[in-house]
Amino acid sequence: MGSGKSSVGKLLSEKINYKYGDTDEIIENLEDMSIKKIFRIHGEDFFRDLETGLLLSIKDSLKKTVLSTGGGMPIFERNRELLKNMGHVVYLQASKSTIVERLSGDTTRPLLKGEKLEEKVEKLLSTRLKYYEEAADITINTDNKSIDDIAEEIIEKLGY
Ligand SMILES: Nc1ncnc2c1ncn2[C@@H]1O[C@H](COP(=O)(O)OP(=O)(O)OP(=O)(O)O)[C@@H](O)[C@H]1O
Ligand SMILES: O=C(O)C1=C[C@@H](O)[C@@H](O)[C@H](O)C1
Ligand SMILES: [Mg+2]
Repeated sequence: MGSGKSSVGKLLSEKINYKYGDTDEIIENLEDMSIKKIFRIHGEDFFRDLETGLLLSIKDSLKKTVLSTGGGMPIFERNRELLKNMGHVVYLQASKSTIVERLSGDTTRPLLKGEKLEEKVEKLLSTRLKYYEEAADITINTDNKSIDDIAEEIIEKLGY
């Protein structure tokens, strides 16, 4: 969360002339509700089912597209499997302090709401790291790098 998937993904798609999609944004449009409201009204499990349902519905038709996922997408094996079959998976890695810096003051991420942002980020990172690594074809550290530099690094590493 906050590693830059949406920001970098959008710029990358422009640079390589691919279409762009963001699973959080698509879900918000389909449900006509913000992620925050989906979590509040229907709960996290409902949102996770929407994420998997979305991957299943687009997996066979996605061509030349950069798809930014939600930060929790790879924590489920079913989603990792789907993502791996859809294309290259890039893990944008960021340290706790970078994430805290980028997301302090943000009110749109329900899993980080309230106090003790650092502790919440720490816990998410430590429990999720293995899934992110498992899902990834390549990993790029984003600390102290510009969005443009990160997009260029992906292009270089994946040879687009
Ligand atoms: N490399 C970067 N340098 C500085 N700021 C950044 C960088 N990448 C992202 N940001 C900023 O951090 C915030 C979070 O970025 P973004 O929304 O792209 O993250 P995300 O990975 O898509 O998060 P989520 O998992 O919640 O969808 C934004 O305000 C964005 O401008
Ligand atoms: O890391 C997560 O679990 C999340 C990240 C966001 O992209 C959203 O998908 C939502 O806020 C949950
Ligand atoms: Mg995003």
